[in-house]
Amino acid sequence: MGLTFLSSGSNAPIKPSRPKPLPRRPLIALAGNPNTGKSTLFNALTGLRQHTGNWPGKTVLKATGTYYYRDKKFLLVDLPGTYSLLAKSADEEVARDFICFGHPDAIVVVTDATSLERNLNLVLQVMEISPQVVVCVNLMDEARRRKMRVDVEALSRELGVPCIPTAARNGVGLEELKEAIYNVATGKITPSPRLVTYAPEVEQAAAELAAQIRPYLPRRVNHRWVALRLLEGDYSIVEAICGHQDEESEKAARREVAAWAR
Ligand SMILES: Nc1nc2c(ncn2[C@@H]2O[C@H](COP(=O)(O)OP(=O)(O)OP(=O)(O)O)[C@@H](O)[C@H]2O)c(=O)[nH]1
Ligand SMILES: [Mg+2]
Repeated sequence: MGLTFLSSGSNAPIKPSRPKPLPRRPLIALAGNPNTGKSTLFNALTGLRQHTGNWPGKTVLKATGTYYYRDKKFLLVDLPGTYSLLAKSADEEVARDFICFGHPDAIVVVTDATSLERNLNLVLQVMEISPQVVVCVNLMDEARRRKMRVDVEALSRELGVPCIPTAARNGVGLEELKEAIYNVATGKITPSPRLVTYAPEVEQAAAELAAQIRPYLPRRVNHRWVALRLLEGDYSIVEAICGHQDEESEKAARREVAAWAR
């Protein structure tokens, strides 16, 4: 299926907006392809104070930790490294469920600057679920070493979400990344992700299905994204929704992360 980009918002993709009150402990998810430096970034942000634990009902381990920025304590969840969120493996399912039902205040997608094209697949998938995205373009030192130039500002404009260059192993770019996370989590800036558009008949079917399933979905779950998964024949999403029918699962996730991070 041929894919084209469609701007979902105005000409100015990332808009300044009135800050909303931050939750007591903002919840931040770290997603990304395997080997992009997520754990390195996680350790750099949290100062190695990481914990691992079983997510409720899951067997896959996730790292959780905290960091302070502007006198605020942020909860950080390191999701399993995945190439997609299509729930074809346990890791993908864990990452998908957290992004879809955990309602993090910001999702940082950690990418490898030396193979952006492959990494952007996951970025586009995450942006289909939530606009609260910051792209961390990591391994910039390696890209530079290979004489590759990444125009991060252009990438930001094209994607409609903040993109921050980092070299996590050397601690480069972390302050800028924390500021971008803060801005997205507080609503100080509102990302306006460019969404993939599908063939007109798929778009129409997705719109019709989304309208039909809307009354049965939890309030904050993205209807279009669920409709697209159903059209694709991914019925694992139905099971996932049944397990997350109320906001209790989000509260439980926050409670659990907070307990680990104490
Ligand atoms: N040159 C360079 N290497 C980095 C950087 N960040 C991480 N690495 C290295 O990249 C490798 C993978 O880093 P990890 O932090 O384990 O990557 P990950 O995303 O957690 O990998 P998975 O857990 O497999 O998903 C390690 O050898 C890191 O030292 C960076 O900014 N620059
Ligand atoms: Mg790791």
